[in-house]
Amino acid sequence: MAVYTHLTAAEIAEFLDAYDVGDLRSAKGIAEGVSNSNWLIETERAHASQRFILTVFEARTEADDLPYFLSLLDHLAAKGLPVPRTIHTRDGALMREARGKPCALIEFLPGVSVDEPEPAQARAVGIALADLHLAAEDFPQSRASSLSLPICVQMLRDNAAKFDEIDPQLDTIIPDCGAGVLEHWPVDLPAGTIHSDLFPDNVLSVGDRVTGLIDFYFACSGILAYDLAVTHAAWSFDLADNAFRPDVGHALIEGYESCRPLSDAERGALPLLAQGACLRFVATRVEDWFATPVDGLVRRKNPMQFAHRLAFYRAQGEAAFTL
Ligand SMILES: Nc1ncnc2c1ncn2[C@@H]1O[C@H](COP(=O)(O)OP(=O)(O)O)[C@@H](O)[C@H]1O
Ligand SMILES: N[C@@H](CCOP(=O)(O)O)C(=O)O
Repeated sequence: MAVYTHLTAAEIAEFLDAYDVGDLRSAKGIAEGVSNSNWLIETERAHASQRFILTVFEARTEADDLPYFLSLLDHLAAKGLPVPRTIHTRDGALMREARGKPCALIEFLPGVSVDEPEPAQARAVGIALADLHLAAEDFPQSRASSLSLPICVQMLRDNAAKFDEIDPQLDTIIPDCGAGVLEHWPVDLPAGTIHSDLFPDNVLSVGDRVTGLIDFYFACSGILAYDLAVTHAAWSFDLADNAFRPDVGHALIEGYESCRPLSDAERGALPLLAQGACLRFVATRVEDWFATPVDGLVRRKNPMQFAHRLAFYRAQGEAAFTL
């Protein structure tokens, strides 16, 4: 998340007029994340203050997909998962426009995102991910991923000529832009509704307790073990030096399996699924590297962080998933 669309206080107040949330008291842009523009909103009603998140959906979030995302949030919230409910307007609408872009007002959840997760926190996230998969089993809608592996391989091919502008090692790590992973991609593993971006900055915690799962704007229909591989690749490496944390990775998987045991086929596919997950994040970070506007309140994310993680999974294979 970031702030690309700089709404004025008057525009935010006008936007909130359609909601029964009181009067605007403050609005602060949130720098974390890179996909959408987000604001921390505080309102006042009957001398009581409330906080919300106002999201302005930017280019990477398909406007036509918003009913899917927001309905999924409502489905999971109704099942008791710690996800933000969508605030509906007085007329019952899930979204409104501001500055010509689709926007939503969502529930503010307590908790902080951890930068250096410990095993106990990773285990709790594994449990939360399994709960999400199980709670979404009866979610009636489906959505194809807009960042499937074939799409990401093509994104990398489209930018391959500029890899050296990022890091000379990038071409060495992915000389085929991921074609080899795509060639062996599994097709018959259990599938369902997945988050597909459950990074530490998309999980809110109070101590070891997960208090918020957010940023469902890459959610789609997909391989359940792929979602676990995404989360493993995002959580199991130190922020400072990208060093692998086997204790954290093991706790994540153990937490997940305590609620939803993996089949032998799913467990055996994790090394390849993790490479595919890393390719997806290298692809979008490479594209963002060359596309991030200079006036956005945003911190570009380094593609090499996941290029090196991809090389790790390729070298380690199943050893990356055994303690
Ligand atoms: N519902 C929420 N409750 C509390 N904080 C939130 C909520 N949604 C987003 N945030 C804050 O905004 C940050 C980025 O939000 P995120 O949805 O990840 O943005 P993006 O879509 O750009 O990735 C989070 O790390 C968190 O600090
Ligand atoms: N989490 C991914 C994709 C960007 O996600 P966002 O939540 O920051 O929009 C990454 O880190 O590349």
